[in-house]
Amino acid sequence: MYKIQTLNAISPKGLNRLPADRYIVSDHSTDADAILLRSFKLHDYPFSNNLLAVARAGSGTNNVPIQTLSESGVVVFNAPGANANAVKELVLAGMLMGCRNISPAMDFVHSLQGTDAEMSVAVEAGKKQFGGFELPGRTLGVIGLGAIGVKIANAARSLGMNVIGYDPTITIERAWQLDSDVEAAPNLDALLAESDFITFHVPLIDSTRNLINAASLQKLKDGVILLNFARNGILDDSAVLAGLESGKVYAYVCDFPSNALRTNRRVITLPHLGASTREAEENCAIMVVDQMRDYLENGNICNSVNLPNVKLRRTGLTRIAVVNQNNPDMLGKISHVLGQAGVNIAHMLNDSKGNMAYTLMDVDSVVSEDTRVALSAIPGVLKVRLL
Ligand SMILES: NC(=O)c1ccc[n+]([C@@H]2O[C@H](COP(=O)([O-])OP(=O)(O)OC[C@H]3O[C@@H](n4cnc5c(N)ncnc54)[C@H](O)[C@@H]3O)[C@@H](O)[C@H]2O)c1
Ligand SMILES: O=C(O)[C@H](O)COP(=O)(O)O
Repeated sequence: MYKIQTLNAISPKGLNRLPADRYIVSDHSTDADAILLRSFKLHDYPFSNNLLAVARAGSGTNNVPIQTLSESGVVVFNAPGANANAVKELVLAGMLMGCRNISPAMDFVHSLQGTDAEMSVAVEAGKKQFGGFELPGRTLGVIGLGAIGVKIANAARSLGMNVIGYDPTITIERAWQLDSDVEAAPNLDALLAESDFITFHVPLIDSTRNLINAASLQKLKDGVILLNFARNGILDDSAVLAGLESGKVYAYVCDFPSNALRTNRRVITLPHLGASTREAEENCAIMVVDQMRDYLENGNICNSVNLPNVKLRRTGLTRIAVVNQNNPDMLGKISHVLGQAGVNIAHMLNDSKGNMAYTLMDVDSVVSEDTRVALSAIPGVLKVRLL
């Protein structure tokens, strides 16, 4: 039986894909083979030695200690694109809420008192405070053209906006999906200087921390609307608040509240709702559960953030799965141990990602526990499984 620990609520649409005769799913297992989670902060978590996989039912993995897990040969999965439409829809709503002043206008209506007739007079007198502007002809800057950024860029084009994007590491797949009228910004500063709205869709990593700070704020157009549905920390909140104060920033729409943000009337802040739709929760759960299960049962890897994609059709009597450091002669050492044990490799795939590598072999014979232990003892080998 495989033991799966859930650290957040995972959609039953995903969990139901784990057959009860092979999987025990619990939220308090101490020796889990795999962990399923959403935004649970895993950095100080006491991992068991049994742990083989961590599956993040979502996109961002900044809550997962990838380096530490890699050092123990644990594969980390995520669900690329599975919640992208949900985020796209909320960003579009955020743009409209920002440019039509919907949040302060609703507050104004909530504050009204008196009869309907009196209210009608107050509405007509008060509405001029909330006059806004329209989207067509305005320029949207999209920083990060991944699963979410591309969907937003294309949707904004269909709403009549000019769109410029910035992503120095855009993949070929995403570039193909992008509306051909989306302009590529030559650099970040050019995007900052030309955009009426700027939306951020990058992971939180060292190079994306404080992309908007006191200095870069000065490069923005006056009256810009900023949208952060990526992560807290990508914009420096104190710089944004100063920009709101000076009028440089017209509105800030953000999925990551703080005390300073939630009390500012020009900030619309939501409780990290980007991926919280039934559809996104189901898509993410199904994607990561299927990936995790194929890894546990067959050793195949798809959509891992720390190991390469490796998928081998099963043949042979035994499958050997080896997670190892990406060092010279690892394959030579692995084949040597198998040769000494009289094991013939029928099919093999090997690939690497950064300093991690993975080798999947189908062999013609039963492999002994002694041979598995001998493989595990090779310096640089992190995990060996017989499947
Ligand atoms: N609010 C939410 O609920 C919610 C939901 C999903 C994702 N997110 C966040 O949004 C982020 C993006 O999600 P995604 O699914 O589009 O991820 P993704 O991996 O598909 O896309 C990220 C893109 O950012 C680009 N990038 C990286 N560094 C960059 C930089 N310095 N400048 C410009 N581009 C850069 C990458 O090349 C990639 O194309 C996630 O990492 C997560 O933090 C939030
Ligand atoms: O990175 C993500 O996928 C989002 O931030 C969603 O997080 P959640 O699964 O906790 O809603």
